[in-house]
Amino acid sequence: MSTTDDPLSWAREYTPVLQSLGDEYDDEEPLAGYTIGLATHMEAVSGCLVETLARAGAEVLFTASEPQSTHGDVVQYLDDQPGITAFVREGMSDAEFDEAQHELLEREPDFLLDDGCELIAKVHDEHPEIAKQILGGGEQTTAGITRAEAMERDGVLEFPVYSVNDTPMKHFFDNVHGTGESALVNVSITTNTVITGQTVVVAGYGYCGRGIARKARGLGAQTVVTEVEPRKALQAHMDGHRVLSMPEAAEIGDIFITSTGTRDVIRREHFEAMQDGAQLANAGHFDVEIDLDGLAEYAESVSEPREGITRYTTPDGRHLNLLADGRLVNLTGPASDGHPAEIIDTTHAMMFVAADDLLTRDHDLGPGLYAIPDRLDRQMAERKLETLDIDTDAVTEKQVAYAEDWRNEGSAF
Ligand SMILES: NC(=O)c1ccc[n+]([C@@H]2O[C@H](COP(=O)([O-])OP(=O)(O)OC[C@H]3O[C@@H](n4cnc5c(N)ncnc54)[C@H](O)[C@@H]3O)[C@@H](O)[C@H]2O)c1
Repeated sequence: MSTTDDPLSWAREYTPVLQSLGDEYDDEEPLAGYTIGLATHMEAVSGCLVETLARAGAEVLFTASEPQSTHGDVVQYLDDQPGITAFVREGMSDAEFDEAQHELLEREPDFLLDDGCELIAKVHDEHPEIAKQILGGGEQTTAGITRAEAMERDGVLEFPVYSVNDTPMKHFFDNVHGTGESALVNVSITTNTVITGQTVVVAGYGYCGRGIARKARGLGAQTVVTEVEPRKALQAHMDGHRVLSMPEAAEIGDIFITSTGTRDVIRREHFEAMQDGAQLANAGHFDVEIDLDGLAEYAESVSEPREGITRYTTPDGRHLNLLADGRLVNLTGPASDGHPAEIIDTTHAMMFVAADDLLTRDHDLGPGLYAIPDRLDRQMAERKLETLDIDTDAVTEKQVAYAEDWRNEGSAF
């Protein structure tokens, strides 16, 4: 058996939408002359986005959006390609991660593609003169949109930002199916224990939580959902999950997975109620959803029984097992590769579309957070269906007339 020197080769096969964009754009190179700064989880599929942007003519500067999710072989490979520069390496400390993002920004990119609003927030906060020169940005995750919305409310945004996360082509697939599958797979691999038969508590029933809960049930788990939003709680109930408050869920859960986008969802009073052996994992963007300081203060001792698991022994001798340091379990666990490639293919295709549309079409958009035009999202869906060889029906003329006939003149009744 031989492995390849090209760490993107497998991912390319499973990213047909990105490959089709590269094939279409590499003659004309419409992004030539633009420098794009990108922060994301640096693994092979993200590498395909970097490569596609470069094929379209852009100079690409890339860094990480999470210090622990970087794959060194991918970084090295990309950094060796013309027009691509890495500002990241595997195993960086939090301080080095921060420094690398500043170094990238100091190269004065024209456009920022972001994950968690890392670069966009930093350039406004600490490099305001550079922010004024930037032409636009795109943000791919829920947590980053929350931050960008706060910046817009404060009136500090200096350029237009496309909300990639809010496109159906992103959150219908990436958040639901990508996070759903990869979070559970990584909990299982990290612990080498079963999901089936366990009580899985999912905190947050948004796009990610809904995917996680649904797939956990598919694997045979008893699913419990906690929420703060009454309609989401009702939706979880109607979808067949048991809805409990976290104090109630804490007493019965075997596996806890947070995906709320907020902080301290699981905290001291919950740790106090948990069963011996409980597993705690986070799938939300930042490592704040489980109160890690509270857990460390509460615990009597800490050990590492297995790679990727920190065991906190409580004063009454229970073991609470924290996975992947409370960071994104699907991206920073010991065997983690993030979302399946076919899923990130469409997320990254929408990132590419954000850069291409804002940089090359005449928009005249002022600073602010904007939706990507629906027709571009639809085009990407059509492109994806083509790669899957799936046909859809066409709307007939009669159906168009029927939809427009508000007087019902042509109807049968
Ligand atoms: N792991 C990944 O690869 C991945 C992928 C996509 C998004 N994310 C991240 O996952 C998080 C959730 O994303 P989403 O798209 O599902 O967001 P969402 O806004 O659709 O859902 C979040 C849900 O959490 C609920 N919530 C908020 N506070 C809560 C609390 N204290 N207790 C229980 N529920 C609470 C909200 O009511 C909402 O329904 C974000 O941080 C996002 O950036 C991670």
